[in-house]
Amino acid sequence: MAYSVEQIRAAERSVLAQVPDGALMAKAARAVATRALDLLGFGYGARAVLLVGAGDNGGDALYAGADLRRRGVSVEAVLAVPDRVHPAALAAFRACGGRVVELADVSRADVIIDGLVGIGASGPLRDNLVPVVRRAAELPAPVLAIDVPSGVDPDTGAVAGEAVHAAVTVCPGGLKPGLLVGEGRVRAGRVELVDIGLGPALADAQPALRRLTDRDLATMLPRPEPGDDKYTRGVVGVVAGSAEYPGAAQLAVGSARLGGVGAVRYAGYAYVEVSRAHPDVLVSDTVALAGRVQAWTIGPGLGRDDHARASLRAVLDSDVPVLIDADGLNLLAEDGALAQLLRERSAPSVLTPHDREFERLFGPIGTDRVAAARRAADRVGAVVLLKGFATVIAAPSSGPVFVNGTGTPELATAGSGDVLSGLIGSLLAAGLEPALAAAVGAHLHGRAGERAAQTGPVTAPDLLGELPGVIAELR
Ligand SMILES: NC(=O)C1=CN([C@@H]2O[C@H](COP(=O)(O)OP(=O)(O)OC[C@H]3O[C@@H](n4cnc5c(N)ncnc54)[C@H](O)[C@@H]3O)[C@@H](O)[C@H]2O)[C@@H](O)CC1
Ligand SMILES: [K+]
Repeated sequence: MAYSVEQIRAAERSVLAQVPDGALMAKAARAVATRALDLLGFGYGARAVLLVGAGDNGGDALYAGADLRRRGVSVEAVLAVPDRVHPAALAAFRACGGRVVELADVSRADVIIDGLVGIGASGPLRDNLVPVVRRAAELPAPVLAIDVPSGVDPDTGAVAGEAVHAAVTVCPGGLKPGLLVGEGRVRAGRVELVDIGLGPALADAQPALRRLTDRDLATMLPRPEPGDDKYTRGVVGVVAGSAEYPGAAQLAVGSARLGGVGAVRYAGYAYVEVSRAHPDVLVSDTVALAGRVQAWTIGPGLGRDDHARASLRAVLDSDVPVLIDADGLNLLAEDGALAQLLRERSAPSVLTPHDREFERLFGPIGTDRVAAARRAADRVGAVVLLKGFATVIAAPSSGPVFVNGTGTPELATAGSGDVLSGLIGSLLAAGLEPALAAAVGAHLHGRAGERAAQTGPVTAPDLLGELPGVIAELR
């Protein structure tokens, strides 16, 4: 769960009113110091350098520095805004033997603690802090960021100028969306949440972002009950592939077989190839002849000819959930009548665009991927899954927004998206609520990619090979 800066501030206000002055900061600083010692692996003889900004983020750094001093670490502080420093924290730091140095005098560090700006940040990192961030990047030491890597927008993850690249981000109170999405996810490194007692104050807030865990999936993944037959488990229909791209059909059908349904129906031109690759799949060449399904996946490798258009019209006309990917999305972008059909559907729809497909349909994404996905979802009344290093899934009408936490850059490979769309279609047919089906599918897909990457470069068929193991492990 991640909470907006506004929500965190509100929670802090209500807790601050009930605890002694400085108690929250002391907890945050202690956690930072402990984590810094873990990174150092030793205390005596090690050197930590603090980058100290003008606000409480800098205060956290100075108190953490004082803590580290007490544990034998030599600590130097660079005051980035010398005339504005948390006074009590600076006094505590100095009292423990901490030294204030000029940026130019920093020559060695075993760990760098970034306390330049936290949730008080607004806009791109200001010019006065840029040299400090650049110098830190030149030093070979790992950076521990407090709350957010300075330069990353805490709410959106956008980086508009210079920003810290952290190995670890220690986040007191609650995760901020900017650590989980966009460039912020890359800059934050490993994110560690520290409990400073805000939990009860956040309990009633609707999280700005949700991220599923392996544990969540254990209870969500469909599994057959003793009384089930292949139809009661759900049947998914897949419309994918073409004479040019039969492989996309094989991949989407391949993953659709693994998402918890009892049967897969295929409708399209690649039925010979699909039947040969997956003998259990019921094949036909048109949607009309396919038979009853509980959800459709349409689009991968489909092409944009009249047959593709007619297929999309037919599934949009159905009263079951529909997942639309790839050429299905391109058809929506170029054919206003199909787009109109999508908006008028009463059954749920899920769109799974990558950036270019998204922009063709909805215009520029901008720097706030969550807001972009949310706007798009509202516009078409569908769940929108925006692919990326951290895939975002937004439900329409102020429903939940998920961000995916699994995966590897190796997943940027041909056919990877076909596997994802078949899988989510299958989860929809098995009865998962649409946004959840998309989030669960993305999570599984990412885990399959991680496993495949352990043994070398990843191809889409590898993902099909890994999915059963991933699902077995999570169930
Ligand atoms: N409020 C609380 O209860 C707690 C706050 N804590 C810490 O306090 C931080 C928030 O402290 P503050 O509200 O003082 O804010 P920050 O310390 O995050 O930043 C405020 C300062 O940064 C400057 N600033 C803003 N945007 C900037 C930009 N783009 N470039 C350069 N400088 C910029 C502001 O002028 C101001 O001087 C949290 O991130 C966390 O680290 C923790 O100690 C836990 C408890
Ligand atoms: K910071």
